Amino acid sequence: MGDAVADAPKLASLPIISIEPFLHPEGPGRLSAAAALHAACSEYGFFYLDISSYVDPSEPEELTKLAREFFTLPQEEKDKISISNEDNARGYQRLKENVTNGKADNHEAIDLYRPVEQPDKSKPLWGANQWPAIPGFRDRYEAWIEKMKKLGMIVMEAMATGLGLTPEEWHELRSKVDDSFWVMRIIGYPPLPNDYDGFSCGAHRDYGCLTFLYADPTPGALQVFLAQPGLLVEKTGSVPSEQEVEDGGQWINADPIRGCVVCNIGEMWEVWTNGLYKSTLHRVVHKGSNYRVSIPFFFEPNFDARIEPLSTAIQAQEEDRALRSLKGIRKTYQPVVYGDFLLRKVGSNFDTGKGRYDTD
Ligand SMILES: O=C(O)CCC(=O)C(=O)O
Ligand SMILES: [Fe+2]
Repeated sequence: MGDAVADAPKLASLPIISIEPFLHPEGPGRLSAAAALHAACSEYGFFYLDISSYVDPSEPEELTKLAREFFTLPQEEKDKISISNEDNARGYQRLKENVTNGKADNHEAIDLYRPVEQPDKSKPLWGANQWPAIPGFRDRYEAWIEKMKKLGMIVMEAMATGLGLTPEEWHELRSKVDDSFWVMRIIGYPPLPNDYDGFSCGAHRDYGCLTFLYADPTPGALQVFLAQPGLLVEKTGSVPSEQEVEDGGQWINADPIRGCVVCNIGEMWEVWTNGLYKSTLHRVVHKGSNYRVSIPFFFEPNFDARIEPLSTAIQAQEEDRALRSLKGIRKTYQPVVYGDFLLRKVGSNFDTGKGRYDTD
């Protein structure tokens, strides 16, 4: 298997996987779709998920209309739900308030997190969500959140099948995500000025479990970094290592496809699979002339879930040393408690105004 993967040329575009076979118990085509999912997760860490049989494509289009309504309000109106009213994480952040790799991102956003029972805005991430006062906004977005949470569970189960987990292992994995500490961002991107020293959103890896990104049809904005297969990939930095670039890694566009969300793997899946599934670098460079809107939903583990490599993944790697070296896996990943990991990631936000994706 190792050689076949090494020899396979990288596609210049991401694979497309339909959610359809996973919507009905024992639906036909389930096993082959799960195998395709497994290949996409281990080869790219990114794929298009066709959800047209799950949700009407007009539904997220409505969401971007509402988002545009909000982003075109005067600055003082938007500031009424500023993150500074709350825990510095939940609410609206102005253009350039988010910083990645030390550079201000050319976007503004509303960030929402799973509500907590006793909000306390003095505790990081523990405040209350803030919603725009636009009629229908909250209802429509809450309906989307419910659908994305269910979708998260469906994709998790499909991935468990693709990985060949036992029913007991799936049961255990399920208990780590059944009360997801989800995050949703509603992001507005004005065009990037030509001389701007930064990005619309700088290069980063998503840190949780699964991201479902709905974006308006703007082409050429989201870019995904594909390293050459077989390369020992450095996982620490948020920009491609010199080695990755020298060895022929490339940024490819992940342009939106109607009826699909772009789905990618977060770092927690990398831990579960001990590096077999990759949390792939991506960035946004929006140079077009329009105002772009995207709505990533981050399906994350439960706040207190302990995440550690799954024994099926470790066993497969022990049996297949070639696979291990092909994937550049040189270590056994350490267990992490998701909430601790998340607080470390966003912690710098509170002290220094750094963004979600700063790694230092
Ligand atoms: O807007 C996009 O296309 C991607 C945004 C993103 O990568 C993120 O918020 O993590
Ligand atoms: Fe991202």
